[in-house]
Amino acid sequence: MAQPQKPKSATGLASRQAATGLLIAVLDTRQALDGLIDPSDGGTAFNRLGDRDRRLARAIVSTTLRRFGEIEAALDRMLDRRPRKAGALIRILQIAAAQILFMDVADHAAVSTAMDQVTADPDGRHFKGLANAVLRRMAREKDTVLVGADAPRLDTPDWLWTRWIKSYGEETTRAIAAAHLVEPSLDLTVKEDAAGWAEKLGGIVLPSGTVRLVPTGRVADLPGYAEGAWWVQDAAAALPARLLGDVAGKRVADLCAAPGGKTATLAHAGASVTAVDISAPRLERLSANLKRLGLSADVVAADLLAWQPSEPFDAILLDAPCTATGTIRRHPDTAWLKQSADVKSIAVRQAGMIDRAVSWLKPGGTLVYCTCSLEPQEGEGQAAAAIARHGLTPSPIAADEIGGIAGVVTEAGYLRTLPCHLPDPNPRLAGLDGFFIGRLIKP
Ligand SMILES: C[S@@+](CC[C@H](N)C(=O)[O-])C[C@H]1O[C@@H](n2cnc3c(N)ncnc32)[C@H](O)[C@@H]1O
Repeated sequence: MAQPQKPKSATGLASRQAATGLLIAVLDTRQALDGLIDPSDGGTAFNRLGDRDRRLARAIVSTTLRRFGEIEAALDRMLDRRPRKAGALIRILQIAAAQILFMDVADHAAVSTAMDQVTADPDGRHFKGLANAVLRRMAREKDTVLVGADAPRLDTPDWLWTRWIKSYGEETTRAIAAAHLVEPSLDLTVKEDAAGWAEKLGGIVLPSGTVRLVPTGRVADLPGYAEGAWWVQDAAAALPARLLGDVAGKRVADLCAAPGGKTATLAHAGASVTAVDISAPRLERLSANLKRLGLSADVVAADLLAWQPSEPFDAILLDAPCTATGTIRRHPDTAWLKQSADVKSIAVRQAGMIDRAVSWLKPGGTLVYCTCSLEPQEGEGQAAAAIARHGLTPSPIAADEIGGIAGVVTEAGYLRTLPCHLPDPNPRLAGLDGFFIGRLIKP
């Protein structure tokens, strides 16, 4: 007797549709992935998915962006030329190729959901035969199509590659780009008992005290989340706040504070914190985070370039907006969203923010300036220019202030962390976000 046909997995299709929509929004309308998947926007196809499908859609789109250059190279091998007026065809093929080449997803699920999408696309459907041939060949040749390909180079946009070669040399550029190919760890800043939490969560304790684990499932389901024992923060992002030293009882400003990882560190250390950020939705997340952690701060929604505090501060942490090229491991869309010209324009804003921050410090007060950018113009360059403009004195950072993490203190006494730092035999437990951190004293 003929077996009844299995119904098509509608949920499987929905997650691929959402992933394709997200890819289009990132690459064609230049929107950041984080904003697109923010749960506060309940109306999106992504947010209408169930938990499991949301995780799958997110994994697919992240993998597509992380491996975009290789996916394009593989598609180029299978398409003589790219059809025009084909709707979302190419984006659908990219989403399917990511699953076939790089994910633990059954090839037939990737191919059939892609074909369903192509069929439903009013322009793409004219290319059904082509799509089917390309995807079947991709599945057949998946073990050979990228043999010998230079993955770190292919998956890095030209402008970043060129700038990194100039700033860091070829060997380090390759190491940075190779680190971007690996999904990053989940890093937690714990209030206390790092070893105990590492054991409970199946993680390790880094030299700087951060607990690191390979992420599985929902963060909010992990032990310790509900009771506010820890917060999520890359190990490098956990460093700037502690470089202000003993802040207990001091009046400290956390400028550009949301979603509040550094505010939490300062408040937990006993500072009286004023947390300023321009983004009301991001400040809502900051307030929710502080509430869960049982910590408090004076939260101010304001543009730093217009705001004025009522009295000066003992210490200021300025985590300035930047190109965020140090966080490509966590946000692979950044590599394709930002461009060279962004560095220059954002550097002008950063300098304006530094000027205001310096004017709000008491004499002898400490400014820690940081950015999660790999661009020296947003880091070392800003520190040098601020010293020249304001007569600040650098306060060199010592390796033992950061648990002795190797290779991150520069000759000038700044911190320059890179995605290829902090190696580990398990690549899923290796790496740091790329940060510049400088500590400067007001005369
Ligand atoms: C790198 S993020 C801050 C991350 C945060 N310090 C943390 O540790 O969670 C940069 C922040 O700068 C804020 N921002 C950008 N322009 C600003 C401005 N003109 N005034 C105040 N905040 C601004 C953004 O809303 C964003 O939250």
